[in-house]
Amino acid sequence: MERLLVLVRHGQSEWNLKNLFTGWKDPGLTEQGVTEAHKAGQQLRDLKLTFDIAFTSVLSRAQRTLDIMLEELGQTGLETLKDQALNERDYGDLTGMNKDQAREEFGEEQVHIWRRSYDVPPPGGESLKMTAERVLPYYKSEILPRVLEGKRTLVSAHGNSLRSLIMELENLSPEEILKRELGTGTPIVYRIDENGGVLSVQDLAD
Ligand SMILES: O=C(O)[C@@H](CO)OP(=O)(O)O
Repeated sequence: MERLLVLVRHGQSEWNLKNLFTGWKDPGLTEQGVTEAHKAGQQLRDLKLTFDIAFTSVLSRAQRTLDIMLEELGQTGLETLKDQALNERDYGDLTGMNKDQAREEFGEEQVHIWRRSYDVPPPGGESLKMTAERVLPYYKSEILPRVLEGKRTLVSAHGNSLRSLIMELENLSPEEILKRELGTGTPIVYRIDENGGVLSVQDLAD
């Protein structure tokens, strides 16, 4: 039985372009983001992949990316579960702040710690560890059971919600996941074994 799980980070958003901390804010995709979403869908189509179910967050950049990919796949209207458990990590007080300005105000090192440490949350926000503590229970209760029963599954979500999931899937240490940057609109294709372990991973970044 095929057990397929594809993860995609949303295409470039208006706030990615403006270099702002985004978190739970809900900017739309840029034109480039729309193009990236079409390309992601085309890449999946070229691999002849189709899906039985999709998951996304409650944020429009991930939902729109999913809709565009489904259009490319000829699968609009696919059963889709939307849940805030898959939202981007909450950036707390940094939300809406320019990342370069934050570096000037708080220093390069502090901003790097807030962005890429495993368990230091930004003020009022979530660390990657806290993000994992909501993403992984949702993955285990809603997503993985479907994958294990053979439903080909597409997940459209966010840089940090997906990093917390990839850390678990690929068994990465906090140090390893911190170095892992996910490109916007880049599908990662996993084949999963009967116990939920990863048989193979294919990153479609070019
Ligand atoms: O701003 C954000 O919400 C995220 C993802 O774009 O940024 P970072 O790469 O700093 O975690």
